[in-house]
Amino acid sequence: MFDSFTLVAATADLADERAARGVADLVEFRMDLATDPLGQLAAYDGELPLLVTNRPEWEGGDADGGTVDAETARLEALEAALGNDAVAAVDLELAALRRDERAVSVAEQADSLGVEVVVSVHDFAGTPSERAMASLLSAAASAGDVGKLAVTAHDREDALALLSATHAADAAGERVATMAMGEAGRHTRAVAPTYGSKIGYAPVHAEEATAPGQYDLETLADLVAQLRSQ
Ligand SMILES: O=C1C[C@@](O)(C(=O)O)C[C@@H](O)[C@@H]1O
Repeated sequence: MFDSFTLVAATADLADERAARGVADLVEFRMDLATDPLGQLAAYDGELPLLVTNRPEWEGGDADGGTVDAETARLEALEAALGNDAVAAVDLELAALRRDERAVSVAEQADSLGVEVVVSVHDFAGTPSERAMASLLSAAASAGDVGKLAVTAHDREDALALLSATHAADAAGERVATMAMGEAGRHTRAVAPTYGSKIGYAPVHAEEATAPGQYDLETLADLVAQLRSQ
């Protein structure tokens, strides 16, 4: 997984798997946005493998990670999810891995279970310099199986810088996934795979986007396929 482009249907409702089947390669289960996430996981009998994400508020998600206890509970929920056979990948924030031994332990457990680790970085305010993105991508890629960087583009220069950083990381042999959030970055979701990005995220239904600027699943599948076959 993630050696070639992987199309991910992002959702807080595992019932969406049926609609994603045949289009997506993987379902991202946003546990932080879900009702009864561990219950949904236990009842899951879909065909697509799962990527589990429990994004904290401090990185743009909904899970409480504001106190030591809350952050422990957030990581414990991810750890519990790893025991489910359908779980093929787990998302951990680079910032959590850098400062929290418990996050490192979740990554180690994932590794021992053959579960891939996506290490992610988000910038909801803007797009860092290309140099800063290069260093974030390489830190994230070396901390797990794929390094993911989602930035916010305000103009074309931001989008171009992200694509350029993606190309450079891919050319250096790093496994990365990139996307620019927001209207100015929207096209990067379709184009970044051509420059080496290994994951694209899309909601099954456009109105249930998990990040600004996402295309719906069918549209992203179509755009990526068209561009990559050129
Ligand atoms: O981190 C990411 C990327 C993302 O934020 C996006 O911009 O598509 C969507 C999230 O669901 C996922 O966890």
